[in-house]
Amino acid sequence: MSLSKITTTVGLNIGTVDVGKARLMFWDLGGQEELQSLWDKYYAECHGVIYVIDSTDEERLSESKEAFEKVVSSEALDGVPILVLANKQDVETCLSIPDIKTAFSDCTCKIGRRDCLTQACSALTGKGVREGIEWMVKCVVRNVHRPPRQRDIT
Ligand SMILES: Nc1nc2c(ncn2[C@@H]2O[C@H](COP(=O)(O)OP(=O)(O)OP(=O)(O)O)[C@@H](O)[C@H]2O)c(=O)[nH]1
Ligand SMILES: [Mg+2]
Repeated sequence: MSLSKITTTVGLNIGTVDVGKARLMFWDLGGQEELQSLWDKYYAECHGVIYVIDSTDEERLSESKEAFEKVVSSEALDGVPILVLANKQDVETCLSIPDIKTAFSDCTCKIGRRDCLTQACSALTGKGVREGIEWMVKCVVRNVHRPPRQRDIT
């Protein structure tokens, strides 16, 4: 799909992807500030969270950290693995993983016992995306706190 055809997410985009033996159903939620209050409607039903950061947007990094803090503080997500994708790493001037981890350091203690990985990626080139998703599949499949539906594992 051409990048220019992707518009900001307002409703909910749903996509299904098979990774090995697992069938993943993605619920793509909008990140705009006024849409963030809708995220928690999906927490009880999800088996993993993928939180995407725009690594080129230093201005919104603190807003992103505040939003992430709410995500990791939510009881409805207790024990649910979280993949943090530091996207747009193809842009030369982007924030690095250490930069992002420093900005998000307040949240570390709220991550608790759940699995959490910060992965550098580029949706444009695809670099890092597969590694992140494969990590998520492993975490979801072995998660005793919220086991996946067996019909999604073949
Ligand atoms: N250079 C670069 N641009 C990207 C990358 N990923 C997305 N973009 C661009 O960033 C802009 C926003 O992308 P979206 O996919 O709409 O971002 P989003 O996080 O879904 O935004 P919301 O739906 O509003 O939450 C678009 O112009 C994309 O082309 C990337 O990895 N590298
Ligand atoms: Mg979107």
